[in-house]
Amino acid sequence: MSEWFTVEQIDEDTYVISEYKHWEETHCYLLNGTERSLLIDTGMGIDNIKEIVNQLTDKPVIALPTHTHWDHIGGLQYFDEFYVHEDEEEWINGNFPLTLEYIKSLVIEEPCDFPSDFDLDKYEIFQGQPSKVLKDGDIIDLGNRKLKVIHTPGHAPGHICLYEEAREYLYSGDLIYIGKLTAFFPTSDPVIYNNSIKKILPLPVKKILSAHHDLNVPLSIISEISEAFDDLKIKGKLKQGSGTFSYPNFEIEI
Ligand SMILES: Nc1ccn([C@@H]2O[C@H](COP(=O)(O)O)[C@@H](O)[C@H]2O)c(=O)n1
Repeated sequence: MSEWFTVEQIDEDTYVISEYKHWEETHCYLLNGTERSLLIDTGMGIDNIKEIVNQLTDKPVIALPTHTHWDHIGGLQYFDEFYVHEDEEEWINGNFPLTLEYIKSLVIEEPCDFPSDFDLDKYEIFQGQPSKVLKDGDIIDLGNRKLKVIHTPGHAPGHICLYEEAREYLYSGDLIYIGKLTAFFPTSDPVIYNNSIKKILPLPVKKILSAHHDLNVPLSIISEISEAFDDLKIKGKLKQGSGTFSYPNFEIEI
């Protein structure tokens, strides 16, 4: 097995495939159903995630990035079938707003023990035509497992969370994780981010499966982030350029 990825089993048919060697510390989730499997996020494309996925499922795999930033779409190149939210169809299909050179500089921003065959000169930003374009409320049916698409923009315009009601699992992407939450990109919006948190707040959640950093995400973080955004709103800070604000489990950069 590749030394680039780390695999951990969450339950009998759910796995997390992580890239801990890189500063982004991404997590991708493989959900195995009776009919098909779903890979939520696909990592940076530095090594071949499909080789790992093939060891964990024999079902057809749908790849689904929570949003189309480079560190979530790198592995799409290895899958025939992938979905994106309608608000980022353009980004995945030829119009991503960052240059390849800038993204390459992010790939090597911090020292990293890359795989021996990794060649930055050959690194590309994935571009392609999704097999399906998703909208809020869509259901992805894996046979015995169903995932609801929740459109949660703010970090990125087409950001989605996936909610598995039967298990009360929230696949939270970059909306919720331990670390620095980012709403400062020109394509981010802190007010909309706050609205997305409010959309998640009423859901019964037993497990938060986030896209970055520490996997042990406390359930209380959802209400903590909500309260932090409300406080920033009261203080008139929900506008870009306001700065970085620190809380016990996370920061918010606006
Ligand atoms: N307008 C943007 C959008 C994204 N980036 C870079 O992409 C990465 C985003 O990573 P997430 O895991 O937070 O989705 C990150 O490396 C950003 O620097 C950007 O620079 N500008």
